[in-house]
Amino acid sequence: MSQTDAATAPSSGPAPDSAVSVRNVSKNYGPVEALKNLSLEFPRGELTSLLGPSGCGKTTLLKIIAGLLQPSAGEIVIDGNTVTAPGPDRAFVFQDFALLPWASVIRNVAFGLELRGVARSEREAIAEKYIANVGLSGFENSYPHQLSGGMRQRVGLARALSVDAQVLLLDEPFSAVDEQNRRKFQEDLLELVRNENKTFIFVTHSIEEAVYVSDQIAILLPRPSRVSEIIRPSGFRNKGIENIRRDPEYLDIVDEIWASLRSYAE
Ligand SMILES: Nc1ncnc2c1ncn2[C@@H]1O[C@H](COP(=O)(O)OP(=O)(O)OP(=O)(O)O)[C@@H](O)[C@H]1O
Repeated sequence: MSQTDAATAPSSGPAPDSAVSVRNVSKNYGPVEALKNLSLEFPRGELTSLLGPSGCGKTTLLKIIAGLLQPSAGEIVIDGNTVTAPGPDRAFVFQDFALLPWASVIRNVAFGLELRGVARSEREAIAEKYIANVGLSGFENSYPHQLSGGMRQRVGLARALSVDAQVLLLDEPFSAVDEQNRRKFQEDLLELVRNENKTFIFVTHSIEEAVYVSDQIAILLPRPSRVSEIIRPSGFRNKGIENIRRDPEYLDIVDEIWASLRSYAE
């Protein structure tokens, strides 16, 4: 399997191209040890997926990076600063999109900017741009209940993009949409990673999805979780998105990850 030691946390200081460093992080919920001494580097401008058995602590790690949860031990370092709380450098796309049901699409997308005190005309111009980028032009004045699950998901993504955070945290953002939309989003996500130069941290249950969208995949062990391996799919990245799913390297990596994870399947 194509592993690289460079992607695991060094004992002193982050790798030069690392946007987020997870250093020796443990998290206990009372007697439950969710994460144990977990270290991981997230390269800047790349998409890293967290993949592992159900309940291994993927969402816990994402929330600790977001500053929504405190680690029991260890630290998260972003650009030299230890994370202590949520901050404007990170935006979270929740599993259920967390949209405001009473607000229009444009207000939902602009909401993060509204909270930051950005003037209405400016925030609506920014929101318009990202609404267009995620393919929702024409739906600015619709309300969440008027949209399909896939469209609501795009609103959540546009909101996260519009605050211009350097780190985007996505917790299974495609889990609530049908297979066709899911594939379209995966293609769109690859485009966004290429065009936005942000660091994406992506939780998924799908091996195929992780291999399709990721520059780096961190396989987590069952609870108490640590990183068992780092995989960097690379050979098929520039062969065109329509060719990835039948590329031999893609298929081999999917098989190899399944071989690693199958013993944990329920
Ligand atoms: N607030 C909490 N209190 C107690 N235990 C919790 C809490 N949140 C999570 N846990 C436990 O911590 C472990 C890790 O949970 P987490 O949701 O981070 O895993 P996950 O890998 O994201 O799970 P899944 O793949 O099923 O979404 C699980 O055993 C879970 O039951």
